[in-house]
Amino acid sequence: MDSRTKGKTVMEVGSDGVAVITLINPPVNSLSFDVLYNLKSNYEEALSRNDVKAIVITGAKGKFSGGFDISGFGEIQKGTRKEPKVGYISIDILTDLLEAARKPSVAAIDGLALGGGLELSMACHARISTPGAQLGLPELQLGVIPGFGGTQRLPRLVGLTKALEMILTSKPVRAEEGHSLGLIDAVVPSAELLTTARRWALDIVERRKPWISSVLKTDKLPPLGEAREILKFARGQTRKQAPNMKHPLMCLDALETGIVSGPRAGLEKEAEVGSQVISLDTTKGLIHVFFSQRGTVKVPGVTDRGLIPRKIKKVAIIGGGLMGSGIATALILSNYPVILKEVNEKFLEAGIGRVKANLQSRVRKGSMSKEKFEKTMSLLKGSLDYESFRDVDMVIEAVIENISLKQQIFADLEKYCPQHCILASNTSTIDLNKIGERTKSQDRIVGAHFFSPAHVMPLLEIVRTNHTSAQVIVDLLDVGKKIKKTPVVVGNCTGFAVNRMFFPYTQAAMFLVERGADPYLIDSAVSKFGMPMGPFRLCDLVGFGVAIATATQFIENFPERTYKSMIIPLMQEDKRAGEATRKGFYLYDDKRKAKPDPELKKYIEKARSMSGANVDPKLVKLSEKEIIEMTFFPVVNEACRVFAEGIAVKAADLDIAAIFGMGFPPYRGGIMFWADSIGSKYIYSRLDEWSKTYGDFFKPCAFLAERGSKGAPLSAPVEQARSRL
Ligand SMILES: CCCCCCCCCCC/C=C/C(=O)SCCNC(=O)CCNC(=O)[C@H](O)C(C)(C)COP(=O)(O)OP(=O)(O)OC[C@H]1O[C@@H](n2cnc3c(N)ncnc32)[C@H](O)[C@@H]1OP(=O)(O)O
Repeated sequence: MDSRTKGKTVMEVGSDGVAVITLINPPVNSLSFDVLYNLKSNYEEALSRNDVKAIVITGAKGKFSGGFDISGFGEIQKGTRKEPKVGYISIDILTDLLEAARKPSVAAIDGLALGGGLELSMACHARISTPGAQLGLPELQLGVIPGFGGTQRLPRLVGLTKALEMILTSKPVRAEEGHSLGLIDAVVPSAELLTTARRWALDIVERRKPWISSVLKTDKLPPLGEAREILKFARGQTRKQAPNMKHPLMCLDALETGIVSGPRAGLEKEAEVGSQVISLDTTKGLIHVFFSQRGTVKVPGVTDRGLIPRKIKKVAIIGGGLMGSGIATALILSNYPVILKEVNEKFLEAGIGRVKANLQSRVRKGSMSKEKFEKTMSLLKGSLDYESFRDVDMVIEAVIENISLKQQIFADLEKYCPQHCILASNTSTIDLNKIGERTKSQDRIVGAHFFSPAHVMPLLEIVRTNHTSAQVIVDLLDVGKKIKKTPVVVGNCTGFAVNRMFFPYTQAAMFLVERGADPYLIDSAVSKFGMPMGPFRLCDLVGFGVAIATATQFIENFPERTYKSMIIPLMQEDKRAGEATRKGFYLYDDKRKAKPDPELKKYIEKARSMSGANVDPKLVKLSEKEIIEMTFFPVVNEACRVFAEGIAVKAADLDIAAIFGMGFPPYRGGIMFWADSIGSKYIYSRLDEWSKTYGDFFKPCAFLAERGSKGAPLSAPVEQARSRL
């Protein structure tokens, strides 16, 4: 392939009169501009040649297409690529050239047909697929819409309700389901794919198979009145579930236009809104997240050294509490044999019981069969000593946050585990150098920080010290991939990346409340901003025991910028420890539904008098925008410190850590991306002003001050950062 072009298509014309056009753009045959323009010229040639009767489109190396080349959106957003005429791809090429052609086309789908890939196949006159192929329109997840005709053709092929489900959830279906839905005409083994597709294409020419233009089909569409009701319901749901995003509603507009005014009007509307959504801020954020998420596994100096991950055949976990049992669940779900160690029979039984309950909940929900449950549970063995650790390849310690206990465990592990065994700790805050102080195995000590519940939450913070070997990081990245986690590799310090960013967020909330802001209004503003819940509801969920233990670490290590509020310790003294005790910042009923508690005032007033804070009339009347700024700009400030210190090597890693570890809304692109969308100058000036009024908690760090004074982007690489990695 020419190195200046991004992908191509090749066409071969067989003696049977079928032209096979192959999409070639590794690794997923995405539809770059080069691929699309090549496809067009191949098509024009095929249509003009007398020796071509029909056309088959397929993808190279077992993948049809992963859709439009997502980096193309970035080029359009940055202005480095001019967008073609509105509707050029979907109307001019796919509809008027391909679908309306005098020669039929058949899509031969192997592996996957996603987004623009599936849309291209739907413009063909039939689709043949291999078993298990993934078929979907995941565009909304990227902030764009199925703009290559998908809003028009999918409802006509599978019906309006199923099309809405597939488009709004972005979830793909397998080929077998696609077949029963009418999206796929035949499912055949891989070896028969091309021959079947060629024959099918010729059968269409000979009228032995129907010549169907999906865009003209009407048999699967409901009557107009019913369609309008279905769309009205979908709009209501969308507004509720994605209140801060416009593109799903714009997508529904395109769907509705097609149903009400016909497919041509629908395609035109789709082209119009498709081109508009590209410049939405939410789209920019989501596309940034797509590439940043895939970028976390690219660690300079580690993953560029040609190291091959070693095979991890068996894992041991120490501690069967909430974290340990969650980690064990995640591992056995991905077929890793696991030994769970506890200190006595009672704790061991409880730990195994937790793993069982995690899996049983899947059986109850129907996502796991009873046989699979038994098979998965059989991978878990309990142990009360270290004898069975002699052949494990990795240990993950997940006991309580007690330094001397962890030091003892690591010293024991060194004695019992084989020399190559990775020694990981699930600590969320403690310095790993301290944990490994009593060993000579520093090069294989690493942090594997999971988030609770570990079998559900997607983030894995991989913490490396100055001594951790690159091989160990590569191994853990591989385990992370196998257990379907998004890993972020960070440096060693108190709180690592996620908890360091988290801490100022809850602290800022306590600070505001002590000065008169309403905690329930803060929670409401933060939820509207897009966080899954506000800081007070979150403290209740995590529990005050954990909140106090974490705060203690931060007060010890970063005293100059820790705000010491007594609200939580005062409530804890009164045996209100959050949701688990049914009382915290909120009161909880039997169904764990939270409602505000008028008694909370009492604790706030007492904490206020202890800290000597006064009610500040300005802070009592904060607008929602001010609440967001005062709670999240301190987070940006800490993220800047983490970045400047080299704890994170890329700003984009902090974006992913914030999204998957804190629940920061993905459509805002992550903490640093969001900060840059506001501007470093403004953030710096606000923090600087608050620090003068309210103290050092808000004081901008040197990195933010430097970039803010110039208005420079916070996410630009740190030259010669004082790397601690
Ligand atoms: C002409 C346009 C201008 C006019 C505007 C018109 C209006 C807009 C109309 C748009 C209509 C069509 C839109 C689309 O098709 S958007 C794309 C839809 N597709 C997807 O969302 C799929 C995304 N990809 C995935 O889900 C997975 O990558 C996949 C399941 C395909 C494979 O997963 P796997 O785990 O095996 O691998 P990775 O995810 O790590 O990916 C491997 C590498 O491939 C890169 N990749 C994947 N998909 C794309 C893509 N569509 N475009 C570009 N690059 C893609 C991914 O980044 C990885 O790269 P690296 O190895 O470098 O990290």
